[in-house]
Amino acid sequence: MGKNAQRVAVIIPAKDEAERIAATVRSARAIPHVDLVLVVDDGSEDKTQHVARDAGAVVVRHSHNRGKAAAMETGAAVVAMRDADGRPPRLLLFIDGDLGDTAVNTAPLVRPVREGVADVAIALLPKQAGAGGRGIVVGAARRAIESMTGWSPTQPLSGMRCLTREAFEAATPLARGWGVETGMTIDLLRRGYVAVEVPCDLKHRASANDLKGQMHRAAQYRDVMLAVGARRARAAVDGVRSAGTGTQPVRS
Ligand SMILES: O=c1ccn([C@@H]2O[C@H](COP(=O)(O)OP(=O)(O)O[C@H]3O[C@H](CO)[C@@H](O)[C@H](O)[C@H]3O)[C@@H](O)[C@H]2O)c(=O)[nH]1
Ligand SMILES: O=C(O)[C@H](O)COP(=O)(O)O
Repeated sequence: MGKNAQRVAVIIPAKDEAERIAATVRSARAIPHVDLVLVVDDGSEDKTQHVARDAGAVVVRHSHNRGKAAAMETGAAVVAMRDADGRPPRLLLFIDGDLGDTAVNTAPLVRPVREGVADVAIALLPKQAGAGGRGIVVGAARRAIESMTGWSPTQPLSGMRCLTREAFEAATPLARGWGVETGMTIDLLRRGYVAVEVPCDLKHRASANDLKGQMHRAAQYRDVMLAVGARRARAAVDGVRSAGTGTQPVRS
């Protein structure tokens, strides 16, 4: 790899992932151009941090649970501290901690971003065994993104995504919790960044149709709606401001 070749940091937000994090870390280390695998232990109550470290990850930890978006921001900040002077900042590849051996199959997300074809590449997952979703949260997120940006993503909640440092900074502060992907996609597209969806052969622990799964979906729905509401309000304020100054608002 040349001195200036662009490297990739894998960032894994992880809460209680002790069972799967070792396989996920090992698999992520095999992705071409990756020279840093960082696990952000988001206040786990199990041994996630120790297992991840033993598998070869750099590990940082929130002392209490702060949600996935906060773990992503922590991860990106730690990577920035490790980016070397005189080299381009690393691309950021966010993946979930429960991908296990399939984590390496996020590799196709790197190429379009590294080659400048897209600013963010988002994984399209195959149908997951045991998944119990009815498409309610997914549909709400998709419609909100489409109405605010014109783009209709197939899997708007997919958190496996590779992006440039510049795009990541443009998307901060991130929407909280489970609203992070929806908020990020809206913010990036409205600022002119380019997103692509790329099929990746991934397996994760899909939520079933039991009480736990439905509670999880309720939390996802709440966070997605909060993220969208905040962005609609901001767009409305921008519209009023630009009307006052005679400039054109971004259309939503
Ligand atoms: O408080 C938390 C909860 C979860 N996680 C981690 O976040 C990732 C995703 O969580 P998971 O429980 O696997 O959620 P899913 O419902 O399976 O997630 C889907 O939907 C989410 C959006 O709602 C996306 O963030 C995910 O990428 C996507 O796989 C995992 O690594 C978790 O360990 C945290 O870091 N902090
Ligand atoms: O299981 C899922 O795909 C997510 O939790 C979203 O739920 P949904 O399918 O009801 O939108």
